[in-house]
Amino acid sequence: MRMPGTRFQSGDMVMGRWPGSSLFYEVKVLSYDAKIQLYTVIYKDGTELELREVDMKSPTGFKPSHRSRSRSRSPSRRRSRSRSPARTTRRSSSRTTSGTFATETSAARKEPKMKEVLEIRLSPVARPVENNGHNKHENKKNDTADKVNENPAEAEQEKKILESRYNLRRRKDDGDAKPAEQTEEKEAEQKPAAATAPITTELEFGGRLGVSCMMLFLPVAVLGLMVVCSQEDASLMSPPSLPALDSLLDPHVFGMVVLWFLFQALLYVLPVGKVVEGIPLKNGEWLKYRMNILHAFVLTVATLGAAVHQGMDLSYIHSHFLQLAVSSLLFSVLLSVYLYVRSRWAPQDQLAPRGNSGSVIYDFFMGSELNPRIKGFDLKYFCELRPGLMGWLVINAAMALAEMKLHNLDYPSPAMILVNCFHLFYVLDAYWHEEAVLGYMDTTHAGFGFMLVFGDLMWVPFTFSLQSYYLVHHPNHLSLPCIVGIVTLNVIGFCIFRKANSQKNAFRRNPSDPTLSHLKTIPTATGKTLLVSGLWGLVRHPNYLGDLIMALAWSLPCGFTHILPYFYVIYLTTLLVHREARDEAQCRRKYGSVWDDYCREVRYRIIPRVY
Ligand SMILES: NC(=O)C1=CN([C@@H]2O[C@H](COP(=O)(O)OP(=O)(O)OC[C@H]3O[C@@H](n4cnc5c(N)ncnc54)[C@H](OP(=O)(O)O)[C@@H]3O)[C@@H](O)[C@H]2O)C=CC1
Ligand SMILES: CC(C)=CCC[C@@H](C)[C@H]1CC=C2C3=C(CC[C@@]21C)[C@@]1(C)CC[C@H](O)C(C)(C)[C@@H]1CC3
Repeated sequence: MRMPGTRFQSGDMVMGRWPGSSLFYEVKVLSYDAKIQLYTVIYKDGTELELREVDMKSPTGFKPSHRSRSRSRSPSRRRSRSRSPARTTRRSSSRTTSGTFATETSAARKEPKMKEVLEIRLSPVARPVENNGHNKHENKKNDTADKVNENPAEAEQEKKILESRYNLRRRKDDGDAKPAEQTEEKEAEQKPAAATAPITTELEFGGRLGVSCMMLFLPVAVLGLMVVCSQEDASLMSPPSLPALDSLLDPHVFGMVVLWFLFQALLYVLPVGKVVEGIPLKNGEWLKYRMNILHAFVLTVATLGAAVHQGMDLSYIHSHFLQLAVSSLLFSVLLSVYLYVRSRWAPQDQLAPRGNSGSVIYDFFMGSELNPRIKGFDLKYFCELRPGLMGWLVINAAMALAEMKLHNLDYPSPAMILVNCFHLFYVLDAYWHEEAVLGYMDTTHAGFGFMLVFGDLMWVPFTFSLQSYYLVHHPNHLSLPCIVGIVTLNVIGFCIFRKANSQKNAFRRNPSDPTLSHLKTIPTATGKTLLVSGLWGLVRHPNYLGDLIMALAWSLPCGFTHILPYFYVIYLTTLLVHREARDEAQCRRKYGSVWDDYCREVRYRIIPRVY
């Protein structure tokens, strides 16, 4: 449509100043209001604003570079960026779409000394940065986000969705070199005061006393469960016969634990697999992660297979199970001490919001540093999926061998095969969706301290394998209908778990994903949208429901004689109920009253019609 008497016409692509800064972005003109003499424009990320003519320039004179983004800019310089359309939705008339008022920055009042050329950089949750042929999906996402919506009403809706997913990044025209006109004065003006991490005031897990008790109780509990599990009467009520304390710490076994960790670390740094970026950190940084866990898995299986072929006896793991657990505990403590000490020197903006209380014991437990790295080696990400989860599978395999040896079997029992297969399938699924872990709560929010280190390196391998350990000493006959029933239960649980996680991950990556267009959503003031139909309309955490159903299916092959094999179900229920409450509080803070509307719409938390 022509707009008489105006310099720019509806549909024109021009450069528009981002309010409060000297930054110009490519915008599309939507309309002009002659009364208030403002243009309505839309930025590429979907943000709609009103601009004065003086804040708009014709694109000639702006020369965008098409070189790919370099990541080596220092964080402080990255932080010095002005607010971007992706971060907030503001109008030049100081009106925000949510009706609040935006304050003008000092930069807004100064005349720009230079024109900065920017590109809108679309940054979904985890983005491959190496093009190795796996990026089709990625390209599709960018297409969607790049488009400027023709329909303002739709654009308004889409803007809300997109602004949470995509980030506006300044493109450097000359690598790391400062733009010629950029003066020291300007740099100083843009640099915010040094970021200080908020102090953690709300202490979880009963505060200092609670975490102290947990640190003492949890390792003892793991060892206690293992001891009971190996006894003929695996009842929690009967007093366990305790092993001699000095037999528990064996330097040879400790060496094996260290070797296992180093072997996995070596596989992690192998330059195979694509590199992706995680979700943006508070300081604007994007950490890179190498995705090569399936390669590591195959190489581990091949190495162990070769070692067994050469005469290595895997049932050593069964006969030294307690010593292995104690060595893993010692290793976890040493690693946690290292992590705590290094966190004292970590930059403030890299501290975890939940692990910065100032209390040594509390911060040691929760973890102070969010993403501790040694050069590019991400300790938290490495530990979450590799030594512990892979160790769990190796322990299971060792238990199957031990069972065959102990009971003179040619094959493991059906119950042992089921447990091994279920666990293997669960871990392989996690590995297949390796990238998704970058978006999970622990990766994005939790510091890396004793809780996660111990959880990853001792709790996971030694409690998750209790079912196979139990079966070595307590064979359980399974009839064919029982096997079919248990497998069916596991498949149902897995389908719910996988579908729910995949749906949420796909939706968070690209809210306009056509495969999810049939799902109902509720928009929130933050720009994010919540799914309210399909599995996510059934309960608020369908992924937890699926996980719990699977947990039950893993315990059933062990029969009903003792409660011990059900320990995993009990642990997971406790953990997920606590996690659900924590997530609920976080979402209520984040989404405000919309979260209450959402809870009215989706009434049950984890179990439909029950809880
Ligand atoms: N085996 C084990 O020991 C354990 C397994 N797990 C499993 O790990 C997986 C990840 O769990 P976890 O990280 O706790 O949590 P979720 O993957 O469930 O993530 C919760 C987040 O999802 C987003 N969300 C919530 N509701 C909706 C909705 N309706 N629509 C869209 N997004 C929504 C919110 O984040 P936002 O809105 O900010 O995107 C919320 O904070 C689960 O499958 C769990 O079962 C977890 C712990 C232990
Ligand atoms: C008692 C105690 C110290 C608990 C620590 C909690 C950790 C054991 C768990 C916290 C979140 C976890 C996840 C997995 C394993 C257990 C821990 C580390 C997970 C890697 C298992 C495989 C799944 O597919 C998963 C990737 C979804 C999952 C992520 C969360």
